[in-house]
Amino acid sequence: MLARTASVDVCCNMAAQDMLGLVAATFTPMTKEGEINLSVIGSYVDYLIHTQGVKRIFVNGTTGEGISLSVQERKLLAEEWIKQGKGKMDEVIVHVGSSSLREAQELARHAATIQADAICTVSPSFLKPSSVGALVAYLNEVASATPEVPFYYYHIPSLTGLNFRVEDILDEMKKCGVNNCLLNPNFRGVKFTGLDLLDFGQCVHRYGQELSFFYGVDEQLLSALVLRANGAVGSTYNYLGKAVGAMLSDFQKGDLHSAQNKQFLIQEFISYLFHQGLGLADFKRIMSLVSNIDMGLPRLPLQINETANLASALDKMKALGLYVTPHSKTSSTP
Ligand SMILES: CC(=O)N[C@@H]([C@@H](O)[C@H](O)[C@H](O)CO)[C@@H](O)CC(=O)C(=O)O
Repeated sequence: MLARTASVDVCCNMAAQDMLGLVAATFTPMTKEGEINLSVIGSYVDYLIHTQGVKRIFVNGTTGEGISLSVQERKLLAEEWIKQGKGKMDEVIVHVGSSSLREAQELARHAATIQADAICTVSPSFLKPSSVGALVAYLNEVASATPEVPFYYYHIPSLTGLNFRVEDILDEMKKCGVNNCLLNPNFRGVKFTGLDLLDFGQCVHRYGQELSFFYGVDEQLLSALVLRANGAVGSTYNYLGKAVGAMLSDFQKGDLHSAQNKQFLIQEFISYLFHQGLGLADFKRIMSLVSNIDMGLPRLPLQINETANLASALDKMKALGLYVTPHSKTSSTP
């Protein structure tokens, strides 16, 4: 069991906010030579805001290939996103997860220095924590590096291979905290990219008053909204932000039938991508096509599906009424 943070005598875990909306997990633009391309981030920010209506971003996450980037690259990217988003974006969350605790702490401190709105971390997934207690000890070390910055745990079992139930993780944090608070006063919630809606629902049921829960499986967001998700973080909000925003708005107005119909169309599109053999690496190319901003190729070990027909994906998006023409404020690059 962890040492308690004894100096905290009142509970500091803030009340969760009702609805925080959509957060685009940004792609990392790269040059033809495979280096990070900071020069298009300004246009990217404008595209998200003016074309997709998305004003929250999650940078250097899974979609952004954060784990495949060097610490220096991640810092440069985070700085540029914050610089370009200043006065425009409502929130910039920086993913700081790494296999190295020291690197995660360094990235967390850097995020604090550049005034990121929040940080988030996955668990290391090569040398994995062997118990919920070990994971909580790790999260505590990262969160404590920047006690003033809101902190989220990033649950993504399909990639980390870590199948601890999030409810158990939160229970452990409660057990290790003082005054019935969760261990870290800056702990704000979970980015839940998992299919287990029983776990998700129980997390909201038991901790929804004090924490926020973002759902991360875009194709079934509506089910998580029904279970009172506070928002969503995902790759598809880069190019489906407007469509998903409309679904969210129907849901908030209580028009479940219309929200369901929108979710069905979004599912049809994502399902079409999967059937074409398209995955994360190719989503980056879809973003280039849809936004007219050159995202470049993913970095190895990710590889694109050379045989996939991207033009047909764009046609499908248009046929389903999900495509939005880039706003004129989005300056395109060759
Ligand atoms: C496994 C994965 O990449 N999941 C995506 C989803 O947005 C996913 O691309 C989408 O649901 C389509 O399957 C996000 O949860 C990832 C994410 O938010 C991130 O980039 O950190």
